[in-house]
Amino acid sequence: MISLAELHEVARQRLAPEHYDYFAGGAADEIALEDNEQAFRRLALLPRILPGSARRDVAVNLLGAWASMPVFVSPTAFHRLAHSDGELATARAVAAARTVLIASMAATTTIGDMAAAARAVDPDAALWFQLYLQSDTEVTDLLVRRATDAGCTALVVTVDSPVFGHHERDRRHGFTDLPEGLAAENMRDLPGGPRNIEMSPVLSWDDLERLRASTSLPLVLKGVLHPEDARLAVERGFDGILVSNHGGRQLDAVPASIDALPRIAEVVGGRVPVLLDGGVRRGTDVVIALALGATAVGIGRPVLWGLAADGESGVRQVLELLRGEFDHALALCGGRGLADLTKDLVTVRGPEVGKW
Ligand SMILES: Cc1cc2nc3c(=O)[nH]c(=O)nc-3n(C[C@H](O)[C@H](O)[C@H](O)COP(=O)(O)O)c2cc1C
Ligand SMILES: CC(C)CC(=O)C(=O)O
Repeated sequence: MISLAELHEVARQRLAPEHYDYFAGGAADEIALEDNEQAFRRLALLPRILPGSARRDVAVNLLGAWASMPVFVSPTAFHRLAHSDGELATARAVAAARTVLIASMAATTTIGDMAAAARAVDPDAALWFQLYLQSDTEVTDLLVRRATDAGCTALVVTVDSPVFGHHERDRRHGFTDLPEGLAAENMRDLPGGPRNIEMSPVLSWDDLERLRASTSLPLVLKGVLHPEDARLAVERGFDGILVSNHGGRQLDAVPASIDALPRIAEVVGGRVPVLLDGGVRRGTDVVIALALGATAVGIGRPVLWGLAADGESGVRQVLELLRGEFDHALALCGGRGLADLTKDLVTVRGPEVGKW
């Protein structure tokens, strides 16, 4: 495979149409979904020349975890729909690539089993846990305890989902339930029996404060698009922001993640890491996002495509393709390290380029 797009095509052929569409789809007219990728194509890079060094250092510290490159894996649900090895394959591949895996609360494998699979590859594998706050605080607390016991070193609280997004592809297929034998394994053995994942508009900053007080793990807020929310998050002492529109799966009228990034990076002003996901498909996308102020970027669907195409090996290919492309793009930009990626390198494509 020579590009992520090729792995996507193989995955499309392998997957049952209803499962492919669950993974690929977005909300409503899928405007945000498409814009996530298109927005990168509207931007251009103005490379610097004569770097004077053949060494390029691309490792980055993410809340105490060393990642070998500024690309991590964003949380996506139900990996066993993509491949029978599911999240175990993903965990091994991400550990082998020495980067951070954000495990989805809606995984079809428990967080404990994912952690064991990752640690068997690399005892220092970095695993974070994504959480939808549940209105029953006992449930949330138990999930946090399981993630902590599994050795997760940060919690990523998804805050862009007060209600479920409307996915018309799923409705068309009548795809509402996981096939027999697959389940959201983290939701078993909870008070009141197995639970569905709840999304709740009742949640407020107070609930986040409560979580803050109940754990010593760093907390990242995922799904921030409004600069004012980023400011509030930093002022209230949260440890990181993940700029995301949920891969275009929640509110369809939102901007592309990369277009929302600059204002948020400005408000945050380097006080906490600003992460981004949505539409990252090429090494040049990673360069653009870092230049516009991201500390690192996440990939969602490409991991699912790698998994569906070739299990653990497919996920490794995705990560190694992006690593290679990023390093190459950094070299072509005259960069020696991540600090060289500054916002003067980015401009808009087209006649406006001269006006910046
Ligand atoms: C099939 C699928 C399932 C997802 N499940 C979750 C989830 O369980 N929790 C969450 O916070 N985000 C979830 N997301 C959103 C991703 O974390 C991420 O924001 C998005 O996929 C990034 O965009 P990309 O797919 O263009 O890389 C999911 C996305 C997809 C495509
Ligand atoms: C189980 C779902 C809530 C996972 C999700 O966030 C998504 O499909 O976008």
